[in-house]
Amino acid sequence: MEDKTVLEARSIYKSFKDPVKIDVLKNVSFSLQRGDYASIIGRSGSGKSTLLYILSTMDTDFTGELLIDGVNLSQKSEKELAVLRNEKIGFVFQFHYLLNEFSVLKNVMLPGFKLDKISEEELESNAYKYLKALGIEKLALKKANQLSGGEKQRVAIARAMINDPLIIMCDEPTGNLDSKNADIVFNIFKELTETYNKTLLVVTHDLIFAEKTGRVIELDDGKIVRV
Ligand SMILES: Nc1ncnc2c1ncn2[C@@H]1O[C@H](COP(=O)(O)OP(=O)(O)OP(=O)(O)O)[C@@H](O)[C@H]1O
Repeated sequence: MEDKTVLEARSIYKSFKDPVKIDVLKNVSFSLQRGDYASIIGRSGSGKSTLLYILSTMDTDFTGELLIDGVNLSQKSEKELAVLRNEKIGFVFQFHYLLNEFSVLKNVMLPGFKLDKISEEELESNAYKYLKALGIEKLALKKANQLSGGEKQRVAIARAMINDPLIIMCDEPTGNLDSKNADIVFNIFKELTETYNKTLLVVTHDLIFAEKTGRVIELDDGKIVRV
């Protein structure tokens, strides 16, 4: 398979100035290839969330360079970044942020409306494709607030897939899950890298989970100590 760099961080530094200046990220450089399954680990306060926020293009206040799919984001406007984010990156957050009053199907389809690239019928059929791949197509017409935590997590993963992103970023995928559901999520991500050639980047406290991913990026006090 073609070895293609989909994300590259070059010498990223980040400081917060309030109330006193602290240097949170120091010279962080690494790259991810297509199909990589990578996790970011590190002690509390080591800078994991700060880094994920930068890599997801949501925080642009840093020094260094970030390239997504070969495009350097340094000079991009907020509007250009928003388009790139929708096209290239899928997000799975710890608290899912599903819309409770909407059906599972609608929740999964929602990010697709933003891109406006395909018809609603096609979007719906893609949503069913991912719900099926995740083993939850039977839940399609249920409301999001009728689901268990593990089911919600899978809906959030299907939603992250809907725009066929290159990279899926995930904050604490197993934070609220028991070990059985954590295993299911681990295997789903593995399947996404292997079958769909997606790149998975996961921030986690769960060292057992992390050690099973193909690559571990360890932060200590804002510096990479292991890739
Ligand atoms: N908005 C902010 N203003 C000032 N300091 C901040 C801000 N956000 C984070 N920090 C500080 O930056 C450091 C890194 O925080 P970050 O949330 O990235 O760590 P983390 O590794 O994700 O921690 P955890 O595992 O506890 O979630 C911490 O010392 C934190 O207090």
